[in-house]
Amino acid sequence: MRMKFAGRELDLSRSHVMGIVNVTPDSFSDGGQYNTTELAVQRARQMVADGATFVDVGGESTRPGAAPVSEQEELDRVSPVVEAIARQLDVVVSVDTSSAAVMREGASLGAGLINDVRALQREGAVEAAVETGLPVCLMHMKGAPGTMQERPEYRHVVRDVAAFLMDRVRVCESAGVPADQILLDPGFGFGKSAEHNFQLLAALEQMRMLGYPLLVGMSRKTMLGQVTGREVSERLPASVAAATISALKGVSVIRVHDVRETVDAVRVVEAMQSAAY
Ligand SMILES: Cn1c(SCC(=O)Nc2ccccc2)nc2c(=O)[nH]c(N)nc21
Repeated sequence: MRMKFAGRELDLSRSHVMGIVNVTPDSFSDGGQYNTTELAVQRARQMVADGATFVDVGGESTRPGAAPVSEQEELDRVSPVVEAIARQLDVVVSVDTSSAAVMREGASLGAGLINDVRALQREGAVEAAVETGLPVCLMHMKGAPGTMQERPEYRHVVRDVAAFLMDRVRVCESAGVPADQILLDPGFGFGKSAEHNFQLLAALEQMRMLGYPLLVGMSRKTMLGQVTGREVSERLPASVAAATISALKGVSVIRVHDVRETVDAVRVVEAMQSAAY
């Protein structure tokens, strides 16, 4: 199945890699805005060279305990970076935001995808997404970043996450988001225990059967640390394993820090899938 992202049409029946470009203050040495933008563009350039189809630009850290960021601060961080990457690189720029204003600004600066970890639940977000005409990724989060990891509980996590996502789909489609411009994401690590995360990973084909392409993000996350005992900087092998499983299960977009290694893993999966006789 194919989807158009700001003019770029992609075949979502294969797995694409999305590189992460954080523009939160703690993600760059304390340079000025120019350095930050320049560094972000260089990082994106390297990711494209390594095979990324998307780069995800986000100005709000969702780490537990992270300080909330004002809309203006988010705009100041994200806008110059989205503009510079969209202008200089042949890549789909995804804007990682829950803010209606940032969605609009990002779209006007060349973004090709809205990636909202709050599934357009903020005031005006659905309307803004409809007006941009861009594809939208709807992600599940239980609670809020500050408290979501304190004893998360579900009756049946796969069923509960699927029900939430399909409710958001209903709201978005009735507001005018075209059904063929929606991606769904179970939100690994957003209000889930390790057990919940791995139940969701095991059930990705079921999620796919909801009828929408999937986007997933497990790269270097705590769920991988919990099963390997590795620190964030030592989670590349586990991240590649998670990406490989995702590709095998038919995920369309895989959001990672380590593009080069993930692209290689996806190529191995695709070689096997196309060699079938
Ligand atoms: C913006 N965003 C994020 S940020 C959280 C993160 O990377 N934490 C993290 C990263 C590294 C180590 C520990 C935690 N995760 C997703 C996701 O899973 N799906 C979609 N669609 N968007 C996402």
